[in-house]
Amino acid sequence: MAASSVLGFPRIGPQREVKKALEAYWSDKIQADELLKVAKQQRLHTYEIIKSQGVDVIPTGTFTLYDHILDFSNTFNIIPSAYAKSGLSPLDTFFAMARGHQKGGVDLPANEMRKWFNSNYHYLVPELHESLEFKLNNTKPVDDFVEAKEAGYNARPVLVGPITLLWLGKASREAKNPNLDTVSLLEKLAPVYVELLKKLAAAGADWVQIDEPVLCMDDGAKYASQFKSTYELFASQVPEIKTLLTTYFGRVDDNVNFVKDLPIAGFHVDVYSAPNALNNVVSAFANKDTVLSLGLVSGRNIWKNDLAASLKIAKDVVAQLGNKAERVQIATSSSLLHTPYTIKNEKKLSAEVLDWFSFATEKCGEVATLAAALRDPSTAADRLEVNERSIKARRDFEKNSNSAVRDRVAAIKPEDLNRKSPFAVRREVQRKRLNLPALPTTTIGSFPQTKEIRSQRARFNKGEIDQAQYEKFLENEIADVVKRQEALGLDVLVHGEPERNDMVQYFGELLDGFEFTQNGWVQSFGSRYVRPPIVVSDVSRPQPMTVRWSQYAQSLTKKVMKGMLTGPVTILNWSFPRDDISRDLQSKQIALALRDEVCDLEKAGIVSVQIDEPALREGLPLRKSDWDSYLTWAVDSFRLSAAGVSDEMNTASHFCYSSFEDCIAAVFALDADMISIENSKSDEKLLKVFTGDKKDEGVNDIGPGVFDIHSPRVAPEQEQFEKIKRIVEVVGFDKVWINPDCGLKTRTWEECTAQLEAMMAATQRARKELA
Ligand code: MET
Ligand SMILES: [Zn+2]
Repeated sequence: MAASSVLGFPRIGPQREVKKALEAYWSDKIQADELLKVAKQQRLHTYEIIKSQGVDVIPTGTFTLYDHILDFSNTFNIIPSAYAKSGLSPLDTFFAMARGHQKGGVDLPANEMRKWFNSNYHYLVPELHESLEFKLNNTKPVDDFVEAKEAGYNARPVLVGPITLLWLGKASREAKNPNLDTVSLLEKLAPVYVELLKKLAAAGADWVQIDEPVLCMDDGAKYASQFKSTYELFASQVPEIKTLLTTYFGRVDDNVNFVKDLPIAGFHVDVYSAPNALNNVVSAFANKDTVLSLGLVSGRNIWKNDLAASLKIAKDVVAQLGNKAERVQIATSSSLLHTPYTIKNEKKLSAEVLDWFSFATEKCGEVATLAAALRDPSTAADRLEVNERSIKARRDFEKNSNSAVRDRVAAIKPEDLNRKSPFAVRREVQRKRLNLPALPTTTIGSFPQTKEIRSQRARFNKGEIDQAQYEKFLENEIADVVKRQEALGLDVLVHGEPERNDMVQYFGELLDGFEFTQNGWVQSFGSRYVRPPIVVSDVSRPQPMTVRWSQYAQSLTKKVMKGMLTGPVTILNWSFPRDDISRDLQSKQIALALRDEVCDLEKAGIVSVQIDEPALREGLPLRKSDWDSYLTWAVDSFRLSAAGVSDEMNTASHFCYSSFEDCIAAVFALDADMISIENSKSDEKLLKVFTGDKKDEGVNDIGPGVFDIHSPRVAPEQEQFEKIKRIVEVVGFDKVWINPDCGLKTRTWEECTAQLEAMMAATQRARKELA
């Protein structure tokens, strides 16, 4: 009997209950017990939803108050000693690692965040060192399982696998070897997993889902022997529990050759991401009795599953396994954490459009339907028929393409991707025109999105104030932001982005070809959720989008006002893309729309523009062999958007959250006049790129971030000065700009003013001492 399962579910609540509770707790409006009560309600609600959709296997332990990787770090005692010794409660220690803590005499920065594989989710990087004592610091995975059991759900607990957990980590400051191979700590960690598995077994778990997505990376191959020893240890020490080993976001390829011999009871593959890789896995397991869990329903996109097509794949697999349907499970491709909660909360989309989509709740229904159809086709016939009609309606809609847009993309010439002169020439003209001091200071675009801004936007959206009133309000905000920046003494100013709810959604709303949800929130990190727009048809720009605001802001100051756009790759990567045409084509369509905007900004007298591409790196496929084709279209798209202007226009781009060491060549290849990159928490990893043989290679001007914007903590002048000093040593005085890691929208004015004052003071000193 084929069972259905879900690998994980959104943990934000259908109406963002968890965000509200977290933020209330952090601002001392509610106590810990109230926060934990909300968390419990949401966990139980999730199980109820999954079950009511007819899913057989329910996951526990995927709920988190911030990040599931941090949960496991916390459970296994991967806690840097400064946090462990802080005297804070366990809950506040957890939050201190997540977001820093600067209260009651405790001053701790947040741990580093990185992108979760090729998604827009951020995890907190485990901080590891040689003498770390792994032990069970808590039993959260067991507690969650028991809680579900007591509520009547016999669940399958989910653990992040030990190899992936260590692989995601980095050598902490406490490490003797800064290049510590973190997976080398496995021998010490694996026994603690055994202890945890024993507790889960004792609590009644018969299966456990262990996520090892590292198996979809090229690196996975390095760990064949570690996989063998670890999973043999689990099987021998805790034989009463069956392991479903899960992979997602890519293909296991040759790693299947050792995975197939592991003592596991089940193996999950992401069929949605890598449909062509499935056969290889099925053949490898054909003569075993391992259960194959087929990730047919996307955990990453929102399009309705083509159930007939999925069913065909599942049936083929069953046939290849000698008709043993019990050896197949139908599952989501990954956790559903990357999709919104339910389409039921969407009241504004037309019935036609809504019928194209499935969100997390509906996806549960899809896996259940597929499993039912596999067991007994007659029980699912109606549901399959309804699905077939929806799929057909969408395909019919897709046929209406915008031929003008398609023709323009087809007519792109190689020279459209190039600025008129090389950087050295541009730099001369720009430095004269922009008239900047050494170590020019700037910010990344956004300033605090205050309560007032959010409330005025909400009032405008509800029709309580009209367009003119709202625009007047925004103008006042911009004027205020300009004044504050002048007071701080910044060199290149920004307008502060008060008109933007979100850097992608804002542009999506102004472009043709996108649809929007009211409640389609997806967790980005912690309590920060985004509502990705959905690309549904060809993209074009009906009229200028930002010119009005940039022009107004420039009119208020003699300093340079930087225009602010989100780049094509980021708009696409932070949207739900269409699944009927390539991402390359979608990205070029967006790039052309942005190119027109950049040209319009220049015509309006703007002399500097920043085109943000923070999502460039996260779009990288998991396998290096696929990188080239992605980077080619991604870099070309950016260049297409930026290259329509004269040499005099200073173009900047911005990157954050990610390690860029391995694809810095692509960042340079964008040929932006200046790039700002998050740097303050990455332990000089970025700077290492510029030492040695790469020192003078490729980079135009660069602004490595000097303070962390995710934390309310004020990095003191001395600390920022040290950062600048290191940057200057490595990159050279002339190339460096000074800026924060990213935009300041999540900070309060008080916080970011203090942070920027320290940055300016550090810069003044650096100009004198480092020239
Ligand atoms: C995630 S990158 C953000 C860049 C944007 N311009 C901002 O300052 O908010
Ligand atoms: Zn950023």
